[in-house]
Amino acid sequence: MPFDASPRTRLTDRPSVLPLRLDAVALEAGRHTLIDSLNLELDRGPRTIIIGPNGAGKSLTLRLMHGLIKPTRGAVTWAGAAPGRRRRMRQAMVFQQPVLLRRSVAANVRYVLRVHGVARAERAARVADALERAGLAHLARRSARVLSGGEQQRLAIARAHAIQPEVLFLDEPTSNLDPAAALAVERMIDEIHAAGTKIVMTTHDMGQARRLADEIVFMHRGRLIERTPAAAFFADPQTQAARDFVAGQLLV
Ligand SMILES: Nc1ncnc2c1ncn2[C@@H]1O[C@H](COP(=O)(O)OP(=O)(O)OP(=O)(O)O)[C@@H](O)[C@H]1O
Repeated sequence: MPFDASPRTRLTDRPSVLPLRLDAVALEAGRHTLIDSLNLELDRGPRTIIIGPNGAGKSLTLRLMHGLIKPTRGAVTWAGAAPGRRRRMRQAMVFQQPVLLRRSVAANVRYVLRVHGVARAERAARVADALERAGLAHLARRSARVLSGGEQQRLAIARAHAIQPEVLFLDEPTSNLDPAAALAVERMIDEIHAAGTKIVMTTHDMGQARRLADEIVFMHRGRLIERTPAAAFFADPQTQAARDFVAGQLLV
């Protein structure tokens, strides 16, 4: 049920972050180049899935996009502007290990709504809606810390969705989950995308990448090797590294 929020609490009134651009972005640590000359522009629409072998730089790329870390060279811009607090409020990020407050399930969602300026009178309905979507309504009063891994991740995603982000980053959100729990998370991601949120996600699960991706960004050794519509990527990758990766032969 869409909320008919008052102008004061319209979460979507903040400045846009799209298109999100990385221009010649590099990240160095000592003599090591972790991310190398990355150019990428993301706009609303397609679900972008970033794949590549361990250590390719997928997580770092998400963190650079979200403004959690700064590049040592190049620039990250959100709708033409440097990353800043107000624009960051239009984004949410979900990690492999859900980061939850030591409070009840409902209080976890209520907290982010408060931080995002949603009026107290609206919060209860929004919390109920978020938990309903996540299939967690019956656990609303339980401590978030005692939930199963799948329930915790659904809560983390429901909490992210509750703030109606323009962009949702997900860093291997199902890697600790069994197949049924992973599918429940995928359904939520689909719903969030259908509601208009841009999805940018990393995964190691090729089945999941095939199910969810509209486009694939393939990374290897800190570089963007190719960016291709998903169907074309899996049918006929453009580069040898991507072909080897899809065939399961490229491990590092
Ligand atoms: N703070 C840091 N200092 C030095 N090296 C780092 C730091 N953070 C990450 N790295 C290195 O940067 C490389 C890329 O890391 P990143 O976590 O982005 O890889 P990834 O593609 O997400 O890998 P995985 O699939 O294993 O999660 C790795 O070799 C990692 O060891």
